[in-house]
Amino acid sequence: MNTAPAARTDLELVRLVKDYGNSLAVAGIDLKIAAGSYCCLLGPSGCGKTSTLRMIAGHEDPTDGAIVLGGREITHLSPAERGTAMMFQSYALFPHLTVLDNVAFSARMKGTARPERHARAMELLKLVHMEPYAARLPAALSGGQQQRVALARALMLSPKVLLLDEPLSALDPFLRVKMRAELKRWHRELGMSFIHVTHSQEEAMALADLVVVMNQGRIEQAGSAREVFERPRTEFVARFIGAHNVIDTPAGRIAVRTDRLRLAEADATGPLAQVAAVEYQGAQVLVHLAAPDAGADDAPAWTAALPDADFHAAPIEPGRRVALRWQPADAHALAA
Ligand SMILES: Nc1ncnc2c1ncn2[C@@H]1O[C@H](COP(=O)(O)OP(=O)(O)OP(=O)(O)O)[C@@H](O)[C@H]1O
Repeated sequence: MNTAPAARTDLELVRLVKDYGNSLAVAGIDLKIAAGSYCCLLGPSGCGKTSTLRMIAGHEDPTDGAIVLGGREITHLSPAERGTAMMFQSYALFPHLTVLDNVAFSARMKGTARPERHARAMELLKLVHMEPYAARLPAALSGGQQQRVALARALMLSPKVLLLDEPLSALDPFLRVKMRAELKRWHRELGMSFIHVTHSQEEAMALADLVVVMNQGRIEQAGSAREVFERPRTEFVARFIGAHNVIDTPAGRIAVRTDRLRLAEADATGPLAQVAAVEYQGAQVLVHLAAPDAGADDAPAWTAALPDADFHAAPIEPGRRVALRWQPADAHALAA
């Protein structure tokens, strides 16, 4: 019986910094990603998520800090030596090589004999349901099929961590949702960690066990999708995740989910607002609210997403003054 402890392949970033000289892309981040996690690095353009991924992949040299995979420091190892593999966008397939040769490419570079590398490449094509297309050129495949080949090619390196840089951004919305389900299935079947960079909060919520929200080279919050959505730590997270109101109260700044905000007759208690617009959305009605002192051109400050039945029982017209209400448990204090 094999009693050796299972090799842990947790990935750890320790005070990781990337300074390009004119911009501090990653400002010293600490992060631990447990083996087998699906982690999404989420944030707006320029927040440092791609630089972080590229440092993990070994395509960018960190200015400072360390990267540790399964207890082994890999900070300065070459991409092929570190136990990670990057799944590039589908358009990075070699156009002149067949699907099979694309997948087998890294093994060919390593000097693996042809029958062996083709057998392994076929196995991986089977995994991604692309075996029947082995002899085709990439140009004769759909976007989703190319994406599957790109995945098989990355897996040829038997990585412990698979890195994905905006893998769904080139796909149309329908295919994007379909591929999202496939990514989730592959992750389950392969059991390795996936680290996926995205600027879409919807994508991160749908996929990740660990959502890491980045802003200006720092981590604003790292936690499960539910934790991040239900208890945003900062104003930045509340606004970036969306579906939250940021409200100033005498006790400080708080976040309240749009579906937890309720409207009452304007009176002396609670913040006041003016209904700016009403948007019917079927199951719910969005009531956009302006601060009472807002100018005509200011964007609405808050939104209440009311269940349709509640709204229709007591419809509210634009221009009406209302008071904002919420349950104490629905108010989340935001860190400054
Ligand atoms: N090679 C480089 N040289 C100089 N500055 C860079 C380089 N790569 C990125 N930067 C800068 O570092 C910052 C972070 O960039 P990075 O690509 O990591 O962000 P990102 O969150 O992935 O953005 P995006 O979603 O737009 O790719 C940006 O200000 C960017 O301009």
